Amino acid sequence: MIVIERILTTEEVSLFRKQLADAPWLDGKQTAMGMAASVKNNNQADANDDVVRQLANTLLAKFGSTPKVVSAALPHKIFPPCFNRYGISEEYGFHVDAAVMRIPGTNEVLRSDMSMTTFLSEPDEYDGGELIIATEFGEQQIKLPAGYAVLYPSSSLHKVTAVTRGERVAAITWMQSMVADGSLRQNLYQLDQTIQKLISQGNTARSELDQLHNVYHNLIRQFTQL
Ligand SMILES: O=C(O)CCC(=O)C(=O)O
Ligand SMILES: [Fe+2]
Repeated sequence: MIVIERILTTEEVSLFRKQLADAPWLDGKQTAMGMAASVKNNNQADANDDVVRQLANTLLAKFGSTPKVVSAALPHKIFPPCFNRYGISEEYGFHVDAAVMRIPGTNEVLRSDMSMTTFLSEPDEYDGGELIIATEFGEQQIKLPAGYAVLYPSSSLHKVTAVTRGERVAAITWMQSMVADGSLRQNLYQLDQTIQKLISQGNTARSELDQLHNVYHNLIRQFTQL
């Protein structure tokens, strides 16, 4: 589970919220598959609307230009983000995300390795609406500032608790990683983050850094599935 401190600035969040407020919204059940539909009780911005599509594309571009997202997910394919909204007493019960999804408007399929929620409401705008992820260390509760995101394994059971005040708006997407194995992906992430930290600390052991960098890229070469 990885928190991305900032994907969107406060100004960008306001713009997204303004445009989403005027967008057409549909019943979220329409986009849930199988068992997930029976526990899904929220609204989803109409993905066929031009403005919504444009917002999704803007956010998609942000993912690709956020180093922490790239490092943590090593994305090969990214599902165009969907925008969801939970009003009072709306929730999304425990579910797993579908393992394979068709990318809308294409014949391409995507295997969901990582799921990602980008928060578009500030925590003080609503009560409830926590994202709960079941992990081997127990349930993790997540509620982040607007513009922040969390990446979590698509294989984990998760839910969004009922909103009891205000409304919770978020963007959600799924990524197929170049590295299917989650623990390998996690090790690669740790290696990359450590290299980046050494560089940012002004470490001058240039040839050792080059070696580490080389190892990192060779591991990617060895384990990448495209
Ligand atoms: O709104 C969220 O944070 C998560 C939504 C979700 O789990 C889903 O759409 O599959
Ligand atoms: Fe989900």
